[in-house]
Amino acid sequence: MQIQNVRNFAIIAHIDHGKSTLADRIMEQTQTVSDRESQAQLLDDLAVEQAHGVTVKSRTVRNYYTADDGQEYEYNFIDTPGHVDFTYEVSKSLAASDGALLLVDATQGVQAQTVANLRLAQDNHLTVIPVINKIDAAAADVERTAEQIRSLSPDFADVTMLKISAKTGLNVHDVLEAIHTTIPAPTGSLKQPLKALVFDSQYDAFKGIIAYVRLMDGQLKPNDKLKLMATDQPVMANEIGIFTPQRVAAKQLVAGDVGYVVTGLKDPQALRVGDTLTSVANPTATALPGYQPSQSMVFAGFYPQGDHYHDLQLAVEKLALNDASFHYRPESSDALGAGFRCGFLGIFHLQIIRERLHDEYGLDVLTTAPNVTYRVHVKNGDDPLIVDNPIKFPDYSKIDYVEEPLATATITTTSESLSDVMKLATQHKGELQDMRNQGDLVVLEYQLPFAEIAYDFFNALKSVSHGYATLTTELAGYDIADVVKVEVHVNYARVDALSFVVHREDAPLMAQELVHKLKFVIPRKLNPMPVQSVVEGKALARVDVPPLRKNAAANGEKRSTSKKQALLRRQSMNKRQSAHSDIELPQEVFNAVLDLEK
Ligand SMILES: Nc1nc2c(ncn2[C@@H]2O[C@H](COP(=O)(O)OP(=O)(O)OP(=O)(O)O)[C@@H](O)[C@H]2O)c(=O)[nH]1
Repeated sequence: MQIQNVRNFAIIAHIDHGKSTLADRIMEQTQTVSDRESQAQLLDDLAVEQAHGVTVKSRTVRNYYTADDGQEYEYNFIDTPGHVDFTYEVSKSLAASDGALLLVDATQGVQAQTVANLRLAQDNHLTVIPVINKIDAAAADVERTAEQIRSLSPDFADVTMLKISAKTGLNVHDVLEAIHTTIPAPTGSLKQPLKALVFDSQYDAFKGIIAYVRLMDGQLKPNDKLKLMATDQPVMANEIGIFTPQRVAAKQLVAGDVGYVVTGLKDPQALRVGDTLTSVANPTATALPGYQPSQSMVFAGFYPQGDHYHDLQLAVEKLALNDASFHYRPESSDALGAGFRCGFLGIFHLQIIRERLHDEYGLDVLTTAPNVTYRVHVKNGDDPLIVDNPIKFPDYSKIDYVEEPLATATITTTSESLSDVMKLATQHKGELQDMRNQGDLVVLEYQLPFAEIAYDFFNALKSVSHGYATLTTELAGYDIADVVKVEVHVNYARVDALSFVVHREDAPLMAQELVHKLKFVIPRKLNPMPVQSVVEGKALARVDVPPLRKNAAANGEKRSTSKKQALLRRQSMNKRQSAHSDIELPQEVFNAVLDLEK
């Protein structure tokens, strides 16, 4: 295939606007897949994706399209996730593309993620083709959606809007035509030394690490001797190929192509997404710019259940290879032993990683309550301590002041839900910065502590707005906050893994609520166990977990006083002896912290 007949593009959109459906239709109309295969959505094949009905990973597919001009084109497209927690995944895909289809659902119009993804595409200098989808739906307002799209960018002022139904296939042909007439062919030269961007990767149980590459210059053949430029890691191209969407081996990849390289590397740490692959014999002079590493916003501890530390280690290493925005490092807790402190882009991301560990590696992990990163300034200290684990939060007597991360949250909502949405934001300590109309929608900009949105804000927002409000967040620096650590003591011993950090004003209520929840989920012992929430050395709340057996001394059974006293003595002996936390902590205990109303 001549390079001028190749097109590399991504499909970007707000969540649920129909990307995966359009991707399936394109594959169908280019006969990339057989009819039988196209019955099910082909691309969202991870179990988590099917369970939640959303795309989590980007997918790459090569299609051949015979255009109306009689020529055959090679279309490499990348289907990308829509949820705000996966923006990093989107930006990686865009760096491997030359153009993008910006899909907008005509029943919803332009939404927050539409705008954010368009900005990413423009930052990557891509040619963007706007496409209005779902025109078959009764609630579609095609003209209003077209107006909204035009007002997004001067580039769209006079474009002919493509109006399609990805579901029925109506006008999808126009999209296929627009791709080769509008999106430029890749630039790059076959004669230059090999320069390939590693934009994704995957761990295969048999083949080891598979790098997903976009060739910028040069060519690649099986058994070529290669190297990764950032680490000087040698790589043997054991097999190369393309995505159809399954991997299919090929004899060569050339400048402009998107494909894969089976690297033979077995150590999941050996390859970093964003690196440049070049040839050993004739290396390129400069590496590609690569990606900014993603910044984790939410942290939580993952601990193996039972004796599976090593399995968990292998699983997180492999997952991190497949998801460059997931970070981890070893940590240990008195209560839970050895585990990992993991960093995520948001709570939904955390949930997805947990489910992938379960689905793809058969591992159920204990997850501690998530938290954000605090900057703790200790008395007489120079630099602030960066604390992403409540266990490491210094003793209150040593703290001078603490800073917490703030978020700018842009919420787009309907005017009907406006007052409920504003109430919710205020409850979460949001300060309104800006409010404007966008068509019939209202766009609100709030500044609020990141911790307030890290937990359940997104779900609460969906619920008060009946599903209509959307949210994008951006880190807006750090500011001083009056926060305290809440510790949990079970049977007079601190259980470190249950500690969490909150605003002082929320601590008393949360402390109360927590102990009452814990009463029912902490596994019972033979003697009653006090559970206390302790803040700055003072117990704010206490309940007793009832004993497994009846407390004979207290329940009015007919016994002699001396027998009762003997029993009480024994029980208090037990209590003192077991004043350490040898209790097992099931996931429900951590859920009690997780579910606290904030
Ligand atoms: N009526 C109608 N429904 C559509 C059309 N295209 C997609 N849908 C439906 O919209 C829903 C979302 O479609 P998806 O293709 O999964 O959306 P997506 O953008 O890939 O979603 P994420 O991957 O989660 O971001 C599905 O229920 C589709 O059946 C269309 O043209 N018309």
